[in-house]
Amino acid sequence: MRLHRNLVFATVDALSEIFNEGNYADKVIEKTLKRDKRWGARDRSFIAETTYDIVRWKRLYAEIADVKAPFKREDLFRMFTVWAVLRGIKLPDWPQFAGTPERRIKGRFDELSKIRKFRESIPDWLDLLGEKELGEKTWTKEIHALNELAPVVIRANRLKISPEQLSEILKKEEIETQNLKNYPDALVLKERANIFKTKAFQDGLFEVQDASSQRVAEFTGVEPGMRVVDACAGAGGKSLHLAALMENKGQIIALDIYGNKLKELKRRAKRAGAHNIETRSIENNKVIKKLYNSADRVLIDAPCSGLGVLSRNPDAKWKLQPEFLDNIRQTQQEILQQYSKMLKRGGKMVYATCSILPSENQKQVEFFLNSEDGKDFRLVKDEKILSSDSGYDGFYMALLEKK
Ligand SMILES: C[S@@+](CC[C@H](N)C(=O)[O-])C[C@H]1O[C@@H](n2cnc3c(N)ncnc32)[C@H](O)[C@@H]1O
Repeated sequence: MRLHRNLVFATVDALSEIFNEGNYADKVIEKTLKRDKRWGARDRSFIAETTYDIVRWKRLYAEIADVKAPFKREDLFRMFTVWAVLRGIKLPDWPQFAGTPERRIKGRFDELSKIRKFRESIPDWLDLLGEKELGEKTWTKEIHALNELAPVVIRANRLKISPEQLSEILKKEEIETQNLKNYPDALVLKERANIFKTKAFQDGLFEVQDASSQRVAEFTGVEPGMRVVDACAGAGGKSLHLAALMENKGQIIALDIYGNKLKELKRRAKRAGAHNIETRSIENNKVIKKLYNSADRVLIDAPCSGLGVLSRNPDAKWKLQPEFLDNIRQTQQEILQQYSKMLKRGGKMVYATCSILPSENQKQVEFFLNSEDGKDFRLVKDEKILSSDSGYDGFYMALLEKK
């Protein structure tokens, strides 16, 4: 691989914004890629993948490069140099790379790789927490898996097409996919590509959705004609899947505290041809109260630490704080207590997170079942999906029935 000056500089600029200004990696990359219209697909993927890589390995690379936050421009170049040397990329004779101690970089890498928090590049508190919650063996495996690059998985929109037909259509757009056993609507891309540009995407034939995430809507056991509340619907990844499983029949009420996310949901629903979704912004508790005892199914895709999706969002390792986790656990329990009231007798509720921590998952369900509001519920089944077992995102889902 040959390094191109403008691409490397763009990457370093992006890193500065992410690390020093605290901006979100995905937003910064999106903005950076708009900087030069002449960049082709390869150039763009170099910037995106290299930036994500260095975000993922920030702690390890900073330690090897012997630099500390806030990072000066030369510090970021040193981190970039570590990235390049560890990948065996030949360094050009630019002043930024003069005197690079290649052997020392490799030696430090070998040394630090013996210590998990450096090898997996994670903050101390997170390493301690992961081990405390999952045990040494599972955490070591899991954090390793969560540092792998996530495959691109899409969900065929059965309102418009089957996965087999979709695969054929994408092939014509030079995108090769393959089926995933046990995930009936999923296709995985054989090679990374910008699939948002395809006509198939613009026509609403699929959504990008990880394989584990595709299990959540199915877990609710929805059927056409039901009344379903998607209580933390966000931009609607699961609502759209629910609509497809319900064959557009019945009613989905998509709630969220953020109206702008629901706006995006509406746009996506239109593209997908999902006609049975109504959005309601939770401005006050009346919105929830109005729905008490009315739903056949309630999906709580709860706000969480996002620790199960680190491979897709490595930035979260640095943004997440212990206090946020304490608050989010409290919110999760409040949501369970409050939103469970929207279910009818005999109705079912799914509590799901994209976290791998028992304290956000099974412990929350246990606490709920032992509370006053939970005494009318029974746990039908639950599923803990670890990334190290499944090869996809870490997730948790519990199915509860209102007696
Ligand atoms: C995991 S995300 C949902 C993702 C979405 N279901 C999807 O599949 O695309 C959690 C969502 O919960 C929302 N949220 C946070 N607090 C909430 C609350 N008290 N009530 C309802 N939604 C809430 C967030 O805005 C966020 O969109």
